[in-house]
Amino acid sequence: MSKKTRRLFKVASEFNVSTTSIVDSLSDEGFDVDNKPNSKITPEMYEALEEVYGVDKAKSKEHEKAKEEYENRRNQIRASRNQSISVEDYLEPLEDDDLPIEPQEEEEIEGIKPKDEEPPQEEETEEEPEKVEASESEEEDQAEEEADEEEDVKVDAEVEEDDSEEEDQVDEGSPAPEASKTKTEEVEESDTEEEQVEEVAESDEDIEDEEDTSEEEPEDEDFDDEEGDKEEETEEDEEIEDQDEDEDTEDEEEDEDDEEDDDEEERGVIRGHAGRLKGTKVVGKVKIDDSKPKRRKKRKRKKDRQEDDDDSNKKSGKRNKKKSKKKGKKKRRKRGSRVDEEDVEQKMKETLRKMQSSETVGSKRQKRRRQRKEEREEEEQLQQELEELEDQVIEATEFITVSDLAELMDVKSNDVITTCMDLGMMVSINQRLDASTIELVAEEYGYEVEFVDADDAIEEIELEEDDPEDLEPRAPIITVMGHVDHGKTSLLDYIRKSQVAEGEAGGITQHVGAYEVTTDDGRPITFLDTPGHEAFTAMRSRGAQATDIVILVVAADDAVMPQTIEAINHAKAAGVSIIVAINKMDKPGADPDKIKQQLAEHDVLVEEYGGTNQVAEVSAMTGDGIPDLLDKVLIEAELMELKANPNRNADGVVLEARVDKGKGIVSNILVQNGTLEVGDPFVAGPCFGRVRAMENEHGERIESAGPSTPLQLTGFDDIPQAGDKVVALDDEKKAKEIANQRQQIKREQELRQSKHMSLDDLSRRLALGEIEDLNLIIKADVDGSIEALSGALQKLSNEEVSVNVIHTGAGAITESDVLLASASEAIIIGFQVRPTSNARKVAEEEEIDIRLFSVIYDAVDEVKDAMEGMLSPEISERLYGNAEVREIFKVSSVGTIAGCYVTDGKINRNNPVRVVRDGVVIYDGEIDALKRFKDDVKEVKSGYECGISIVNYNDIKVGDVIENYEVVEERRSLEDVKSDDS
Ligand SMILES: Nc1nc2c(ncn2[C@@H]2O[C@H](COP(=O)(O)OP(=O)(O)OP(=O)(O)O)[C@@H](O)[C@H]2O)c(=O)[nH]1
Repeated sequence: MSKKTRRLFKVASEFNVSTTSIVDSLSDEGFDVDNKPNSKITPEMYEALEEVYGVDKAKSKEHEKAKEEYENRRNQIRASRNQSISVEDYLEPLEDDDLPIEPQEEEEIEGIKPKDEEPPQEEETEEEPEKVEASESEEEDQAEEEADEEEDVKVDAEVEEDDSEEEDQVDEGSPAPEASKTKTEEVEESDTEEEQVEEVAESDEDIEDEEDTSEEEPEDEDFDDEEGDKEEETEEDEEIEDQDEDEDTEDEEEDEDDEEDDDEEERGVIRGHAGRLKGTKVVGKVKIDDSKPKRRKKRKRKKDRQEDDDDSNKKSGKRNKKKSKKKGKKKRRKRGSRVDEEDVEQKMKETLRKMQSSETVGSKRQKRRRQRKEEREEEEQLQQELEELEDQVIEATEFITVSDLAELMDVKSNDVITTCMDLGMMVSINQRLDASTIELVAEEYGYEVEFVDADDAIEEIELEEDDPEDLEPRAPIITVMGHVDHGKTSLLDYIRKSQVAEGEAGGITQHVGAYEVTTDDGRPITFLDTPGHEAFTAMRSRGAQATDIVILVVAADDAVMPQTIEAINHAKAAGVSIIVAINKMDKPGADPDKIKQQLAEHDVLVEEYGGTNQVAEVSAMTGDGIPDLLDKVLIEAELMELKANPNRNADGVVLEARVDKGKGIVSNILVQNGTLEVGDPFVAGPCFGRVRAMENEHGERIESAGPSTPLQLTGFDDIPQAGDKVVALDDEKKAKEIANQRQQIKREQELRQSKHMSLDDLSRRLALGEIEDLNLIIKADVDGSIEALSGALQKLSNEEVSVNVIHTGAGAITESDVLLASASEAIIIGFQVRPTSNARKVAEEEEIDIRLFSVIYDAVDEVKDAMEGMLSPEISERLYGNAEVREIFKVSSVGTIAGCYVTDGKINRNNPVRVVRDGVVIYDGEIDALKRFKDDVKEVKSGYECGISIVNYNDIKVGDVIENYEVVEERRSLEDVKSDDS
């Protein structure tokens, strides 16, 4: 027995002292034990304790003996079953044996009215050790109990065991038996209506049954009863064993639960241990009042409830986490007939609610009304939340002014200015903000920003839908596309020559970007005369769609080629119909079927293949099949029901623009809808204009131009770009205003937009949703750095943007690195390397962002910040100047002096320097002396010679570059600003 490891609480009960005393005593004896009920007490510790608490143990033994006696007597009484069981009958004499609590428990278990007199204080204090003892006896005297012939002993054993189990959870040293009692009482109260712990109910029933039997049944039924009890006995036997097992297996769980128990100790919560108390005592408990306000709180709207929850969560912090963990464990415990506090609380609330509702008797209707009101409120709340959510998105164009943004968010401009200041930006009311800043500021006000194109925003206002009745058929607009040398130009030429009426003065005399032809039966077709996909895609990239039908030219003696496929894809992307012209049919090797088949592979299905694409076999050389082709174009146009309203303000698209010496800015435009008239004010992209003169392709002046008419227009204030939408307006002032707005945005964009990707521009582009990939080229001094850097950088990939390292290499950043960056929209990251002078030049021309770092973390941080839309880093390096080493002087007392020539910037004595050899940084240090001739100087400008010596570094060689840099404080990052504020 002494070899056994025991639990602290059991040992405490054995020695009849508190766990704290045990722990203290053990500590005095040199044992370190946590004051947790389930802490393990080793045999050595136990021995030490025996020394200290020998006397108490003896006393405890006495208790045990007395308890045994008590149990025997009680069992005897039960066994007799002749008389009704009155606890008082056998309770009285036992009081002398210091065993008051058991009878009290039993009394309450049986539901008998509570004792009037309070048990003497003395007895209260004895209660705990007594019950803990029970658990001890249960464990140690198990065999004895089992051997007991009196069947009812088992019943009692079970009761005792239950007690002891509850005791498991109680700290012996707990100073508040009353409090714990209260808790249990609450438990009981809440459980009156439902299950609570099944076993409790069972044992209650047992006892009640017994009572009933004894009351109702005559004495001669004894035998039957005994039999029944025997059955019970076996059942209960099993139960006892089960529970023992449970307890053992639960030991581990209990270990885990130690933490919870401690937690509860901290909070002063003591789990009920006073047995299954029941009845009237509880109802009047003050606790009920305590929980009333809680209920009311629960009635609050959902949101408030959540807030409350959140609040309480915040308040209880860690503890709550533990608590939630506990839930699961508690449930497991319930199997061992344990009271689950969560359930208890739940039940308690339910009971209270019922009590409350019964208090407001006859108020069912009221209740329903209240319920409905609640529902209504909840619905309204939901609706409101939804509306709020919708309101939270603002539509804005990039580069709107501070005041515009303020207006959009319905706040004062000054507030936006203050917010910007808080974010580390000084702005004025009319300052335009870029996408990332707009997002940042809007976020501060809880808004999400959806960026809309500046043109879109305006055009939406301008172009109203036409009434279908006003629409009239218009000429189809055709673009000819196809692979190189398949005959696009030849086809266009042939059509132009053959179809332009001979009689028309001089035929086509000037290039207007498109021309109108008329078929033999007099129907017009407009051809855009810039063949190839370039013009087409340029237009498309500007959002303009000038083409209705694409004539896809494929040479019959060739095959479907890459550009053919590209043309197909473009046409499809634009949603434009494709008519196939199989050209060069006059050639001997012409194989139209092969072409059709190949086209089918690319989803251009001609009618023979069950598709809808029309096909014409033609020869641009002989003209064969061309009328058929035009016919098919017209059929297609009819199918497309191409219509326009000539009786409205015109809109169209700029095909080309140039500056003409005599006429000024001239632009070829295609009217797509409405009629353009001389004198009309218009907007074309960011340009404003008034139609001064219009000419058709024959060089004739025209006063007006209807839908599908190509023309040359003069009257622009600036050169528009191909693809710009031309919109005529009634109001010149308005036209000017719109153009002005667009110009400002354009200027802003030009100013801020680097030609290629840059880190500074990254967040802006991200905000606009323009990019998904951040391509990086990494150059470093050694391979190790490359690996470390590319690994760290690639890890920065997130849902919005993926970081791709497209090229790495050791050594200086070269021109080819820059060209690669230019071609692939990449940023160059240099770690301890420098660009060659050529690379630097190309990078400047191409506006390639080269970032140089000396610390890997800096590189990672900077890219990360850029991705997260942070402002520039707080501190950064700035190149101050470079000096080339041209001569070396060894001076015995000084060391190596580098005779240098300052190639760019300045060399300042106080700035740090780096020695760069072949584009790789080989040393980072400080200037020891900077001299012009024999004099010490502070600074040497570009174009001058000087002598530089570096602190502790003599390995300078001719050809090295001494890089002078300064550390500057830049704008601070948002994070810094925030953390400073808080
Ligand atoms: N035999 C024959 N030769 C043709 C025919 N169509 C075009 N060619 C010839 O093919 C060559 C290319 O014709 P282009 O019209 O320049 O072809 P393209 O597709 O416009 O070529 P790019 O402008 O370079 O894209 C020229 O030498 C034409 O004479 C045709 O129907 N039959």
